[in-house]
Amino acid sequence: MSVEKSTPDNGISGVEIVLDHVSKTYPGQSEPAVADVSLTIPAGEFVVFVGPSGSGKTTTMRMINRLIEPTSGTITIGGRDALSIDPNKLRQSIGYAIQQGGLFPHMTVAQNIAVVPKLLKWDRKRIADRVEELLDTVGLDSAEFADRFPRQLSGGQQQRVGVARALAADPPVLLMDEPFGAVDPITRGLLQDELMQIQAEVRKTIVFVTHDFSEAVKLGDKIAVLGQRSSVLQYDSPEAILANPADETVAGFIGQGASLQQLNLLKVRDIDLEQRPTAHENDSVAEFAARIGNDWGIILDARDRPVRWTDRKHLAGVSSLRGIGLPVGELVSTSSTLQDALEAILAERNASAVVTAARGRYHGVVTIETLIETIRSLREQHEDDPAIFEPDPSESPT
Ligand SMILES: Nc1ncnc2c1ncn2[C@@H]1O[C@H](COP(=O)(O)OP(=O)(O)OP(=O)(O)O)[C@@H](O)[C@H]1O
Repeated sequence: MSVEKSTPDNGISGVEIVLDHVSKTYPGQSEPAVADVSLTIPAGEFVVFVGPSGSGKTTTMRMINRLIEPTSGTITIGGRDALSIDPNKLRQSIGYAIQQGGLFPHMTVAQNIAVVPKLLKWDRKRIADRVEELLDTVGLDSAEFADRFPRQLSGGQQQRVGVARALAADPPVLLMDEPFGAVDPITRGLLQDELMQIQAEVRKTIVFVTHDFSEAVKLGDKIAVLGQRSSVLQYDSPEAILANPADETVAGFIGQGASLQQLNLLKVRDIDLEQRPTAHENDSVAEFAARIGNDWGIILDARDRPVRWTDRKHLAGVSSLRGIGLPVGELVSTSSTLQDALEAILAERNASAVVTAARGRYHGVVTIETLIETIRSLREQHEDDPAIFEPDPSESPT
């Protein structure tokens, strides 16, 4: 591989990217689209470029894999000058995912994922194993999806395949340009959760472009708020930007909903989960009813994934747990935000959302009571802290 990985013993497989006084003027244009950007993206971090349309986010990102050549300045990736690396080799070591997956329509899912491994001349067995592994990683059943064509997939499934393809050759760097921009909000939330779970395992260096600030808050270790010509208005953790926007422009961009964003900052894994009795579909009805008592229980499938909610009334007079109770609605994962959890809870009859861990396995339950308690303590924590979640009062007109 042309871009060296850092030593894997710290769990990080990504490499540092440094943009140093990078500018781009498109041919025939008098003004630069990107002017003098300097930014260091640390190895293994998830950095989100956020900014208004036309601010040059895509141009900046595409200079990293040289889909666009900078007019001036240098970009180093893993300590090597990107301009000194053959562009094709460079792109093989940088995964790239775009809106709607960017899949080749005439290739099957498996062939799409295999593009870079094939270029790297992996043998057939290794490619087949990798395709199967990646489909599992992004939550698609290989037997069902490997031989489908992109047009036979939903938008969300296409995005999943797009992520799998970007990860295929295990590159140290992933570039993602509004990869979830074209899917509905619920699917987008799930795809974001999955990407965060994947990143927790692979620790790539990810550069992710969006114009949705709450997506940036949810995903980013760091956010670069970009203004015109990609000027870096603020580059910091989501917490720091929400607490102290650098100027009026950033504050305006965070928007009216800033105080609600605090729910986007806490993850389900940060709060104590409750447990509910669980059983598999083949287990004894009587025994499960006894364990449930007056509460709710959760029925799991053979792979421990939650399928249905049930209470004692549902179990009266039935001989099997199969198909009993109500389907569990929207699931949340440990890396979901409390905002996602709240939305899922509001959609559930019993004011709770089921939390899953890796591979969709049951992990616990988050209830509305837990959430209300958490919000209350967050408020108390920040009561005496006027800078938090508000623009700097010294700059406000009153
Ligand atoms: N190939 C091109 N030739 C000329 N100008 C271009 C070209 N590509 C982009 N631009 C211009 O460069 C500027 C930055 O575009 P870019 O796509 O990088 O912005 P962006 O922040 O990603 O926008 P969006 O969020 O709308 O995708 C825009 O003014 C755009 O019109």
